[in-house]
Amino acid sequence: MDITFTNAALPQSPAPIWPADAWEQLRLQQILQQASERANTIHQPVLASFTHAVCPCDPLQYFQAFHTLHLGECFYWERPSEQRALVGVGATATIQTTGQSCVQEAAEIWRQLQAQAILGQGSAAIPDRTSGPLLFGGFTFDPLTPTTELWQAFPDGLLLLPYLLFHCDETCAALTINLQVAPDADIASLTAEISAHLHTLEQALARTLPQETDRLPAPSLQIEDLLSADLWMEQVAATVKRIKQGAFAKAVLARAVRVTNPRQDFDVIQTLKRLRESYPVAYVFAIQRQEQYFVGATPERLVCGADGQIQTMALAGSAPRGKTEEEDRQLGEELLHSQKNQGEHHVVVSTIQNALAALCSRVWVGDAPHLLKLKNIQHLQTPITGDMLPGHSILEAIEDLHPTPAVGGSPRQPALEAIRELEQLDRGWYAAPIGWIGHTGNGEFAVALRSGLLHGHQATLFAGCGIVADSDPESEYAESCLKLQVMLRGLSGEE
Ligand SMILES: C=C(O[C@H]1C=CC=C(C(=O)O)[C@@H]1O)C(=O)O
Repeated sequence: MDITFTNAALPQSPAPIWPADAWEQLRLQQILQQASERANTIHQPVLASFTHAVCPCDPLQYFQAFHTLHLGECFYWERPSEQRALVGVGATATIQTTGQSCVQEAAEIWRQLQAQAILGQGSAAIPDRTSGPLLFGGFTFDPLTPTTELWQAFPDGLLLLPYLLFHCDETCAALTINLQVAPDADIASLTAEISAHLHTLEQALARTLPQETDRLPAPSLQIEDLLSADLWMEQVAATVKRIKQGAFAKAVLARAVRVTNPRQDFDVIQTLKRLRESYPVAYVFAIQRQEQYFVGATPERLVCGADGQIQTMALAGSAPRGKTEEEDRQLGEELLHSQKNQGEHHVVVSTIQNALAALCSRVWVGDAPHLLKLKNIQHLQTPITGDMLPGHSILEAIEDLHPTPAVGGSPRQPALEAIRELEQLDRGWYAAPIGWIGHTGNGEFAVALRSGLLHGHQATLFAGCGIVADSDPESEYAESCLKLQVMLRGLSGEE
């Protein structure tokens, strides 16, 4: 199948990557020069960031090309339905934090990093929301759960300022170059180095054309439960019992499967391609750490902040898709009227509403949940927006919102304690915030659901279900299997 991303009217040819315009090249040198002068004054490196327009192009081509540059690890983020994407390589700065205040600490380091930065841009149109220095990364689900071998490479908090960032929206595309310029830096050799990297990138992009489509028959994957189905269902029953005893109202229990491809290593690019074709309304992402990739296609937005407005959602309550239109409509109606699912959903709405009250002057909540229909599953969804109070950023919103009861529980603390005790799982970055924040404070984070950690020919995939007083262990197990299908199909290509 062909790639669906990009406006068909836009050219698909490789872009001139080094600023084509001589004025823009001069402007870049000027930015580096200014950064060097400031570095001399304050006796420490200064961040220089320059954004210039490039030809729109499939972001996956950039992801593929970035891998060949040997400039460091890569990441990928795309919202196919909005034709927005971010693809980065290398780390000009790495913000790594640990423990319960990992989000707060990251926000403070980001503030310091930007304080002295010199920013510039070319004259042609660039995607305005994502221009300038921008961090991409994520956080762990629960800093109080000990990290196992599996998630060693993923710290509690990790935000990366890439060396090169390709970003695009529905109208244009750009490349941002981020550099730390040292005192007395040699600007001529810095410029020559950037030019050489961009020249190599241009050649690599040309080689990625045309996009190859994987036509191999789907491999039959070996799938093994980390905790047996029976044991997991026993944990669900134990959670229901505690809920009935009044310990908490809801807790989300997750499970994991280990998947092996007996034939070859998993192909991250093909996986992303399949995920974005099957889940165009999802956030499709991948972040590399050494040989591992955390990959997913999540339908859940945690928070989007743009110009003082904050947007989030409650997403909880699930049903399968029907095999016929009629069956699908009926399953949707049942979901909309199911007391169990409405209860599970309502807890999420009210918790988010309360969390936003401290950050926003006004909060709006959709009147009633509507159906979000995905390829093989449908959910109850309620949009929530607010006017953020001055001086707040989306990183603070993340701190307050995560984990919502769509992935944690309610009340939060007793539910998290039960999860730690019963689940017997290191969730790592699964069900945790992943996304980006720009230098103006705008940004977007999703909840990393429908995801897995890929390492060579092995992958560990995760899925969870909201447990309430009337949850049935077998139905919850079946629901978790539907959720796992997203990554299983993404990995195998099987329909
Ligand atoms: C925890 C997951 O889904 C959440 C989001 C939507 C619906 C959910 C549910 O109905 O249980 C979960 O709260 C997951 O996909 O692993």
